[in-house]
Amino acid sequence: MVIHSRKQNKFLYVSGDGRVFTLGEVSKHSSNQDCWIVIDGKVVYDVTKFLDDHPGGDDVILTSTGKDATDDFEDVGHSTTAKAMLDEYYVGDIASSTVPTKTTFVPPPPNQKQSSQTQSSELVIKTLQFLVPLLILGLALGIHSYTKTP
Ligand code: HEM
Repeated sequence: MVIHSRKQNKFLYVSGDGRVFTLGEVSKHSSNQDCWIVIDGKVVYDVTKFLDDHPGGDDVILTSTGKDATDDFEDVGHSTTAKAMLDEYYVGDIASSTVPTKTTFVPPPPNQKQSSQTQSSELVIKTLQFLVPLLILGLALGIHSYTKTP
């Protein structure tokens, strides 16, 4: 087996016998007896033996199985020592086409067409805003002229 190292983003990992797995295959290894994780969307690590020694506990690793765990691994702010430890557990690469691409939330466009009910209630409000001051003015003038002494 020819072993060479290559830098891939922030991770230095050893390229082994070039085994390539699908995410479906990796997902079958999601228990504390057999635990594989995918980091960097490409590399598969068998961390079963490390579960009991993990300073963050085995649960956190187990919940990161069956998917690209890069964000989970990175978000913790693992030390370079922790990153270097990954090499020990390398088993192969993942067919990137089997890993879902990250989707970012895009808010829906504002509703251009308002319902006719909303439109008609807006029209009523606008009309009232115009009519009410006129009515008050008319009423005031009426009272004034009625109470005016000749
Ligand atoms: C994606 C899965 C993983 C998650 C969610 C995770 C989470 C965590 C958490 C929460 C801690 C902090 C524990 C504490 O301070 O109490 C920790 C520490 C640590 N983890 Fe992980 N971990 C993961 C995978 C790994 C892997 C695969 C390795 C190495 C093979 C590793 C190595 C370490 C080490 C060495 C520490 C001690 C602090 C450090 O040196 O960064 N972890 N991890």
